[in-house]
Amino acid sequence: MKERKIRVMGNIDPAFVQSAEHRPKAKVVEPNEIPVIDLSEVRDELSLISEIGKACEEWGFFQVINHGIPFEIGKEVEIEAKKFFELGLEEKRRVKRDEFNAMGYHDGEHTKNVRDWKEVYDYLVEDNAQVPSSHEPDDKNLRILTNQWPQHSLHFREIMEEYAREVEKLAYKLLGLILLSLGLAADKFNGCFKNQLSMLRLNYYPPCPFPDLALGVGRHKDSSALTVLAQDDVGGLQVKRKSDGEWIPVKPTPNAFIINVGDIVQVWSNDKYESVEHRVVVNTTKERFSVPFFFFPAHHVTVKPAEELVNEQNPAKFGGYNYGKFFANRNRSDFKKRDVENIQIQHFRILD
Ligand SMILES: O=C(O)CCC(=O)C(=O)O
Ligand SMILES: [Fe+2]
Repeated sequence: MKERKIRVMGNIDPAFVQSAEHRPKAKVVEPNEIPVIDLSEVRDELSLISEIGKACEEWGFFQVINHGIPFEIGKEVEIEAKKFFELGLEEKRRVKRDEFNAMGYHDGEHTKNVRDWKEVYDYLVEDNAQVPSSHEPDDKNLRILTNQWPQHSLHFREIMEEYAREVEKLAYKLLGLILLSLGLAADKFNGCFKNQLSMLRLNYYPPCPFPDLALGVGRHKDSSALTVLAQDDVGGLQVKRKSDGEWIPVKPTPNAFIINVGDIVQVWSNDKYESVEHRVVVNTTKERFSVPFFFFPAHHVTVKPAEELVNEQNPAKFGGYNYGKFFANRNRSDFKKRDVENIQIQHFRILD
């Protein structure tokens, strides 16, 4: 009743409203089908690699358990994230992101030009990373991205940096296993992550009076090599099932991480593993927290299919692209609605 009244009053900011085809449906109660993979040290490596390969091919998403990251660290990150988002807007805006420094707090992000129902705080794994000054192909200038730490608590920075180191280790391990499953050397692309642009994002989704009109994050694919996501027990993440395009919820699993193939692994694998669309639905009563780690290479890296996977029968499906320019191009749409679609790896696809 209350919700209806608000809607009649029409006070949802139209910037949040998804077009009818992208609004979440009320139903969706599906069993949890996303594979859960046990990373225990004692496992037989060949069976682990084949399980990971299968999950990447069929879903582009899987969860991992027994991953070696202590539960307490994740819990502390959640507590500190909560404290941060509870601060007053004025305090949070002291570490505000803008078009020049993409690190820090932001409450107006757009995905596919519709505003997301969320607040975020972003920080780099390696502080002071170089990125191109602009997306313009001929502009060779670089600039530096710098972390902005809030001043309300010293522990915030300590725990976020500790967590970043732990998740980075897990990301290297998972990338190695994914590459082995493609028949490539586990460390083939490790050099791409020297001076990496990897970042962590604290996502806060407040309760939303219009969960049928808005999304926490609109449908998108991650531009990372892979993403390692921690979520709390509320739920809301949905994955587009490859077999039929249905939106499938990822059920929160205690002390698990959700892993998804990003655009870069799609290109490296020459389309064998696809970067799958996902989105976040919100609800009227519960706030939700999640923390993705986006495993991004250095700005100078050219992303192109692995030469071992390309031959006459299976020609390269993508031309190479410069990761830094891609990053700069994507950041342009974070702050305002643009008239054109964001840059996608599809723009580098070689058409046959
Ligand atoms: O909050 C989530 O579960 C996922 C967020 C996400 O997909 C993203 O930030 O790229
Ligand atoms: Fe995502």
